Amino acid sequence: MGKLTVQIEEAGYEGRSRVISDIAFTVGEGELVGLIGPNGAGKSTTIKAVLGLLKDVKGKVEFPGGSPNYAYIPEHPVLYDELTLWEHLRLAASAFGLDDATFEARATELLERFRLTGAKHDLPTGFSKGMQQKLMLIIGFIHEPELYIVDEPFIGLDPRAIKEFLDMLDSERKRGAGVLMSTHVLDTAERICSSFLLVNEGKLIASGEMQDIRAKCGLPGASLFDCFHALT
Ligand SMILES: Nc1ncnc2c1ncn2[C@@H]1O[C@H](COP(=O)(O)OP(=O)(O)OP(=O)(O)O)[C@@H](O)[C@H]1O
Repeated sequence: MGKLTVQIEEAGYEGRSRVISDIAFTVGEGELVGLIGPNGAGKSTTIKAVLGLLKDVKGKVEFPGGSPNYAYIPEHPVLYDELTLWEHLRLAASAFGLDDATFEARATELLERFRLTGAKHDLPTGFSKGMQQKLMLIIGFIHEPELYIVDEPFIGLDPRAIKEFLDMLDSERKRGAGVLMSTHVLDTAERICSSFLLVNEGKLIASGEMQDIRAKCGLPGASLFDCFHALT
């Protein structure tokens, strides 16, 4: 499927163009790369730069296979007031060019998996935070992209939904999809990520596998949580 290659020299917002700088990494087939760092470190800004949502990014972003076939699962649910849950899924499927039979089969299976079948014809604007987040996950998973970009997925999800999400990520990685995921849930990140990007004050302060992060902070055998505190 190929690899996401990111080399950001500098990116930011109007009037503050250098919120992040010198952030370079790749996300290869089947990899789960954890984007870790304190509040305000620049994780969401990095994700926005990768997605092309920021003006004046200096650097380059190359998507797997040369074309942006990805799913972005945002931190805050993005919903249409007048569309039902099923209509949200149908809209997403048509934007991704899924045929009807594939859409119906995948949507039905994902609704079952995330226990939203009973809410299929309801308006998601009236859902709980966790239900809205599950809808974002389903939209992300429906078209089986080459790459997932996930911004803090765990907040609001119940333990059963977290397990379903992690199982889905696992099978998507086995299919060959890469994942870039920002999160503050460090014990889960340590358990599931193949490598890490530790960002602080807009810069990459450590990266690599757990052993590389431990070497960087000079704490052999330390947890990601301990390394985070030692480095930030
Ligand atoms: N739209 C914006 N305009 C101007 N500055 C912004 C904007 N969004 C974020 N920033 C600033 O960019 C910096 C990095 O913010 P960012 O949202 O990338 O952090 P984060 O690592 O995702 O934090 P958190 O863990 O709290 O979500 C912060 O100083 C923030 O104030």
